[in-house]
Amino acid sequence: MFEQLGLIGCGLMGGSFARALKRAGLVNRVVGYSKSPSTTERARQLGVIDVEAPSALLAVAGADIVLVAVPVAATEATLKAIKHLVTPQMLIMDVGSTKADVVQAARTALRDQIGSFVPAHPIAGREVSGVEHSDPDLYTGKQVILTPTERTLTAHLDRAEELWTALGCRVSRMSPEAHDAAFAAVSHLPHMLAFAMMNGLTQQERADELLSLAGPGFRDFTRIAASDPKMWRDVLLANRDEVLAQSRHFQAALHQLEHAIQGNDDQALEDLITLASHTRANWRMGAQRKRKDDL
Ligand SMILES: NC(=O)c1ccc[n+]([C@@H]2O[C@H](COP(=O)([O-])OP(=O)(O)OC[C@H]3O[C@@H](n4cnc5c(N)ncnc54)[C@H](O)[C@@H]3O)[C@@H](O)[C@H]2O)c1
Ligand SMILES: O=C(O)C(=O)C[C@]1(C(=O)O)C=C[C@H](O)C=C1
Repeated sequence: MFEQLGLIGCGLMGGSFARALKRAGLVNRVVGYSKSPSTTERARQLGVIDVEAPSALLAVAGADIVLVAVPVAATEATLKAIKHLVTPQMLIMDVGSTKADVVQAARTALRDQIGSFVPAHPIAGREVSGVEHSDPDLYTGKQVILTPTERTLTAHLDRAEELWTALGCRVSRMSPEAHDAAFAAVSHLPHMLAFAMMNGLTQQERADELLSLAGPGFRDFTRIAASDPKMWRDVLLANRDEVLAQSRHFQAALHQLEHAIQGNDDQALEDLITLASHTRANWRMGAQRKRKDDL
């Protein structure tokens, strides 16, 4: 399907994409670039990329598909760096966790070339980063959200959808703004809460003892607190308004629980827990939304 992938950012997400594409026989050659030469070298040693490029621009030379898999705040500089070799035939995608800022970065950096750019967000990932953790199965069975710009060419959008579908993903389309509002609720806030949970504990005198006693519930609740600090700094700042709005919803829900506990209101407390328990027990990751006619 593609001759050459230019991979910029040979980490968890980029490395997993390259491995998935190769395994599916969808690309012949992968040319990679990461900011740190030792990372690019490691990616080649691991067979994730075939050729090391000395710059983002040279990673793109001769590519018919490009994946930008860098922290979201580095998107604009990366796209500016490759602009001169972007051709109308080239499909360019990203995997950033926020979309309004990425789309704005693409408008600024790519200008007339923006038709080639299909903003993408795979709803897949892990709390560990780096090419060593890349996994060709990372995307299998997951959702991918495409947030095309007003000038994204339909042919590229369709090719992007075909490609992710061929990797076993379920693809849907949203506006960048609707995407950021939704993922503030179901991804960005949960990470923020996991960080706060860990810090609330760590900042207590008996933190070591408490941590030594913690079991599976604590492990499951806090897994994502181990995620990459720079990546999440960028995400929370890029989507600050929506994240702060979701934080206020959370605080209101926390206050409801505190209020019921403080007032020893067993019925109110049970009702609040029942609501959460019922919703969570019936939730399935990636399940199709019920249409109004199905209700
Ligand atoms: N980790 C997740 O769970 C997850 C899930 C979905 C989307 N994302 C998004 O994927 C992107 C990459 O995240 P990751 O988890 O693969 O991180 P990672 O740290 O594993 O990989 C990022 C790579 O980009 C390189 N890099 C950083 N700045 C660069 C620059 N200016 N130019 C070239 N290379 C640069 C780093 O050296 C590293 O190799 C982020 O935008 C993130 O928001 C992450
Ligand atoms: O599984 C994890 O560790 C993740 O955090 C994955 C996760 C998520 O919040 O669901 C993280 C960031 C995203 O952009 C997409 C997926």
